[in-house]
Amino acid sequence: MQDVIKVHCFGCGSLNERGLQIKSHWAGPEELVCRWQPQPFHIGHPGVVYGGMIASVVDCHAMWTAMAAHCRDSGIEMDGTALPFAYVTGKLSVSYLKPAVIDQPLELRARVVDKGERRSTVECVVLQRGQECARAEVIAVRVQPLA
Ligand SMILES: CCCCC/C=C\C/C=C\C/C=C\C/C=C\CCCC(=O)SCCNC(=O)CCNC(=O)[C@H](O)C(C)(C)COP(=O)(O)OP(=O)(O)OC[C@H]1O[C@@H](n2cnc3c(N)ncnc32)[C@H](O)[C@@H]1OP(=O)(O)O
Repeated sequence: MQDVIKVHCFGCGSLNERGLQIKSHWAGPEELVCRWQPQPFHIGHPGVVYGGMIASVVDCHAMWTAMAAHCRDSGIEMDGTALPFAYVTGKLSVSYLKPAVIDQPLELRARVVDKGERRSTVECVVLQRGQECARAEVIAVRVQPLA
């Protein structure tokens, strides 16, 4: 989706050449997946992914999950034309369950589990080699399109 809707965000913006450039895709009727390979310098401790990086990737993937689900629910095409809204992070809560190693990709699986008028609650699990290394609850709030 981030190749179609281009933003400047450090985590997901295809317009940010120094950013993480994460990509999110539908993987089933409710779930979006993101696969991301940490770089050797994304460490907290040698060999272990810095938790803040995991939080950053989760943050963006959760926003795109909220955005994609809202587009689906509202019949809005994500075809590259400007969206009539944006989602921003209201709250991000991450539980780190196991260390993630630096030389293996992370797989994030997220879905909207509750939706208010403007708020979407997104749950996201972070897997590495099929094992859950983190899980998160993220609150995304729909706002006016950002300039
Ligand atoms: C305005 C932010 C500017 C920064 C934007 C930066 C990047 C975004 C760029 C492009 C977007 C494109 C793609 C998206 C992908 C990634 C985006 C990256 C994510 C970010 O990096 S983004 C930066 C960090 N983020 C902020 O910079 C937010 C600062 N903050 C505020 O701008 C306000 O605080 C706001 C708008 C959050 C709420 O303000 P408000 O007045 O509109 O809200 P209001 O009270 O009306 O609540 C409405 C409903 O949200 C619930 N709600 C509100 N706040 C909550 C909270 N904190 N916790 C739990 N629930 C909350 C209520 O309970 C109610 O829920 P319900 O709908 O169920 O009634």
